[in-house]
Amino acid sequence: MTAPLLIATRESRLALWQARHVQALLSRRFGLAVDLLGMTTRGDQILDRSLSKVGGKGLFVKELETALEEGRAQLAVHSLKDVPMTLPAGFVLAAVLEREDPRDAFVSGRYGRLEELPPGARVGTSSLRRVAQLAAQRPDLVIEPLRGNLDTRLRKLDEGRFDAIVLAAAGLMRLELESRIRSRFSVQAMIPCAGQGALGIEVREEAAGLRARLAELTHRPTWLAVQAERAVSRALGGSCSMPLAAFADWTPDGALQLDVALGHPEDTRQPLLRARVQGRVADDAAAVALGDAAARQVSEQARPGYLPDAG
Ligand SMILES: NCc1[nH]cc(CCC(=O)O)c1CC(=O)O
Repeated sequence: MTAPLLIATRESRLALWQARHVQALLSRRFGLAVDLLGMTTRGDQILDRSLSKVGGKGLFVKELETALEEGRAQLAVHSLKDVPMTLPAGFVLAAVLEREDPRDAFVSGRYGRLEELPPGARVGTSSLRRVAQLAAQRPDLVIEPLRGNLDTRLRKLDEGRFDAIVLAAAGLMRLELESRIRSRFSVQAMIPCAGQGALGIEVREEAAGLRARLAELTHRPTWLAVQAERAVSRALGGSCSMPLAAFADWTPDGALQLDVALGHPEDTRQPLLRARVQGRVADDAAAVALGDAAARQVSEQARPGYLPDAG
């Protein structure tokens, strides 16, 4: 009898849903016995400060990697957008599942969409990327930070602290909270962040057998799209302290189109810098080249202050 595989997972409802989703997939596809190893990460414990100020999204991933390193678990399942652009040595992204809805959702009690909000309305959101794009469309809004897991964020809305909040549609759908979505932003009006809506499975590089199996779960069109998106973040020195949006999708004739927007990290009155590139992409190298091309277009427009290094 072989010991069951273990998935290291955070214990938020969303993380557990995602881990169970992969657990069921591995059992269905390969007949594998898989258990979950629940863990609390430093990122989960920090609720009072903006994540970008205390070390970024990597906080959610690091403890899971330690569990893999110590052999307490073999897989880690992540919302791909929370996975740092470069994994530490010894770890690989072994699979990316087919992307679900990549859009951002508008959630509100009274209002159906952004355009319906009265002047000066209070909007809660957790990411600089959303702040930059909301402010570009509606400079009158009072946009305030909103953190915590999805249930916490909805509660803060329900308590009346905001007129509306903006969050990822995929997370709400996974937790059967889709009924809370009043409308979805188009991916042009609110460009998603790299990897939004996709799940990634991380393993140790040396786990060759497991990697081969997981590779079969990869959805190739999603994989290539997120490689392009992640290349943009990597090229621009991306971290979650940057208001950076990058979204790639396939056109009807089979090209990959990549849209990027970069806001000023401190001053939302500064213009959003945009790039759109398109190309035929058949492998990782071409996806990364597309991402690099978009990043170059953006950095050429960037006056001092937009990017980490002077530029
Ligand atoms: N940053 C937290 C996070 N990580 C993944 C999701 C949602 C699911 C996804 O985008 O894949 C969310 C919630 C949100 O941003 O509103």
